[in-house]
Amino acid sequence: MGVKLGILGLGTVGAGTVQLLQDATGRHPLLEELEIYRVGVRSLDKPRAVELPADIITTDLESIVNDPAVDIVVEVMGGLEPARSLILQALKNGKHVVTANKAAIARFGNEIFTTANEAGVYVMLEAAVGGGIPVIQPLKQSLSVNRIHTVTGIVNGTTNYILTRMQQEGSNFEDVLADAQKLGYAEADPTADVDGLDAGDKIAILASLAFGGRIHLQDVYCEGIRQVSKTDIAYAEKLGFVIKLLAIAKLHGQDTSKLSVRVHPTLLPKAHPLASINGVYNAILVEGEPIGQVMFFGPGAGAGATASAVSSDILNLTATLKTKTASETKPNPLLACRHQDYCQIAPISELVTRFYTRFLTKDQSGVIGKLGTCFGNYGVSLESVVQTGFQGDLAEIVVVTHDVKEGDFRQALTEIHNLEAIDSIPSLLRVL
Ligand SMILES: NC(=O)C1=CN([C@@H]2O[C@H](COP(=O)(O)OP(=O)(O)OC[C@H]3O[C@@H](n4cnc5c(N)ncnc54)[C@H](OP(=O)(O)O)[C@@H]3O)[C@@H](O)[C@H]2O)C=CC1
Ligand SMILES: N[C@@H](CC=O)C(=O)O
Ligand code: NA
Repeated sequence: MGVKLGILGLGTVGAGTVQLLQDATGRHPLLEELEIYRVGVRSLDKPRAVELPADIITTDLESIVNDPAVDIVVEVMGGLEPARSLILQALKNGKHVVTANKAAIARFGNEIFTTANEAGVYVMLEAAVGGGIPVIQPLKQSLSVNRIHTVTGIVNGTTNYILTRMQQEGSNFEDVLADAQKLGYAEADPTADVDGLDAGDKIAILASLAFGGRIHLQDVYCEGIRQVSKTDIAYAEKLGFVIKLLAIAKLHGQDTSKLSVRVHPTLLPKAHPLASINGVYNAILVEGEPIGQVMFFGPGAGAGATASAVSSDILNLTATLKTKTASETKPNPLLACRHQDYCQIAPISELVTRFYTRFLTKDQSGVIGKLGTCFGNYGVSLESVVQTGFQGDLAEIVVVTHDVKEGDFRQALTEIHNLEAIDSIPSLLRVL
């Protein structure tokens, strides 16, 4: 008997998935077992990228998750509600769920996975992080015997696409964002991409898998790319760096009971493995013991790539359904969520990192000395100080520090702000 799919959403990812499932030749033979049984949308009048019988498309999404014939619900509609309620209802009805919705999982993962465990069904989310890149399954299965200490990723395709074009073509932020939206990379509301929140959702999910605990999303520090200017990209280039929006989850120094989980634009040395990841591509570098370093690379957004991840989850569940025996009641621990407790996250003020800062100062003698004194008062040691140019009649000074505790660095900056010679501090970026 075929496995019946109820698909919620027929936009970029939904249509991409239908297209892939309708074109099964040369792919895994289990795809032949699948039936696109019902599809839920918001509007019946929209032109669609795929052809489906009109009678399987509905705007009544609840009827899909409550339909006893549906085996797997594929949630590719996005947003928080009604996605959350529909996922929970599907699980309570004993249906497995595949979702690409990192926003819902990062916020409601606790109740979603608890409900799934109680119902003895699975929630699969390969598409939710890194688009088409297999990274969820590898963390849950292939790498699960490792003690992981750091996960560093470029996990938002839209912002990587924008930063790459700003860097390579000197393009303007707004124009490139419009292109990312046309290409189907950006979220319905692109502020989630641009302000680092989408990457925040994704690193919360990766941290949970890598470090074996749930994550309170409000503990994840998020900064987006709005403040990254062409000037900073050019300075970074001269200093031997590229600027990337990094999502980082790592053990907090020697204190293995705490994590640091954060998203921010970062100056990355050009030789770093993530520095050459450009355009819509994503990459996730996982470091642990005994594996050392392993990096996952591929397209992080877009219809086909994301459909590949969604369909692989559907296939995994299909195999589970096909091989399940009547006496089998225990969940597969490599597919189910096993986390109960929350990880402790250190505040950003405790982070130890290097900083890049650009100052605009009055063109007076002794300004660099005053900066050095203020930094010295808070134990901030400087790796380089460069005064290359002027903006109008203001001198531009760029400073890169050695490792310093963020709280101490911020205190020094407050003192510097009050110096008569300082006009403004247009940029402050962390350096890996
Ligand atoms: N785009 C990408 O590259 C990636 C997206 N994702 C995630 O996949 C999910 C879907 O994204 P994407 O395909 O880009 O989104 P789209 O906006 O392109 O598609 C959303 C689809 O869901 C339907 N929908 C949304 N809300 C409702 C509702 N309240 N009732 C009925 N139908 C609804 C829409 O219907 P209608 O068409 O009628 O408006 C549309 O078909 C999101 O969670 C996103 O974060 C994950 C990885 C990559
Ligand atoms: N908007 C997201 C889509 C994939 O998750 C991105 O740009 O990465
Ligand atoms: Na993925």
